[in-house]
Amino acid sequence: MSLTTSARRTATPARPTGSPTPTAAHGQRLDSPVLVAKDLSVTYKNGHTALSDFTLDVRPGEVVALLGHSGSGKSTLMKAVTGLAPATATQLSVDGTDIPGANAATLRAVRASTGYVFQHFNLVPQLSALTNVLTGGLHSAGPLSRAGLFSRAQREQALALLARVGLADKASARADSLSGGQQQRVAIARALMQGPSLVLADEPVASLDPRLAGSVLSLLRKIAHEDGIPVIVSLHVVDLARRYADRFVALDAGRITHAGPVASLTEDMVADIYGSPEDDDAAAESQPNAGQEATA
Ligand SMILES: Nc1ncnc2c1ncn2[C@@H]1O[C@H](COP(=O)(O)OP(=O)(O)OP(=O)(O)O)[C@@H](O)[C@H]1O
Repeated sequence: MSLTTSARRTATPARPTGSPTPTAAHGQRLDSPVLVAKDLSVTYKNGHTALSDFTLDVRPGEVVALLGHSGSGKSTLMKAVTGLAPATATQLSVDGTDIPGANAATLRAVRASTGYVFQHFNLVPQLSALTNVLTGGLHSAGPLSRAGLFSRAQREQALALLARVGLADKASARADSLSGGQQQRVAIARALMQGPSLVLADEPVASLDPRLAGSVLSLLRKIAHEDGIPVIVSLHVVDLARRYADRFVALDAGRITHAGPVASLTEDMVADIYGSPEDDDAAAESQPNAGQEATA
């Protein structure tokens, strides 16, 4: 199975729970999962188990929000998916490619077909928005492109992506001259330039004010729903998960504690996931260093 095209080939907008599964003329399910994680565990070299028995399928068109305290294992999941954390699993596959035991070339291909969006954007500050987007296509580029001479087709694609994220007029602006929200949009365009089968967004709005956070998450949701590229996004703000995700998975100490459609996320669950304000007060009183990450 192609690593770069299958998600768009099978693109279907997120369906309401319970609606029938579409099938292609030849009988293949159109919404077979892009990510399959079954009994996934990650134990780091120091012996710390950051993820335990994690099971999740993510299908084309879905936005899945990861919730949980700092240190609950959200980033570890994203690393495991691309072979960057030591994983064991009954099954862990991306777009049909098994991750555990994959050789270096296979992992490179999986990473090249996975779009990343980070909290701090990770753009090259002195390069233009356009060049930053073009770097997203470097893995599939020929030798000329790697030397910095991008083809006309690549430039047109990158410009079209900048237009899609609302930044057509900023193509030649230096990345470090853009606002945080604009930089995150460039980062999303760069991820799309990869032709991803999956987008992993690790706290993509943690550095943005609420209005910009909404516009970035709305863009990610559009990409999932319109292009069928599934998005896994870690968030610390439950209301944003409710507004922009289809499903949520809550982690505590590497284990799933709650999961389901965002409409099923109750206040009791939120209190269970993050604790109530009273819990915070009690913790602050009993632990002078409360708020620092537990070393487990
Ligand atoms: N390379 C590593 N070696 C050992 N332990 C690690 C490593 N990376 C992460 N951990 C530990 O694994 C646990 C989960 O970390 P992870 O970064 O996945 O949490 P997180 O939910 O993404 O947190 P945050 O919301 O702060 O980003 C933490 O206790 C962390 O200290």
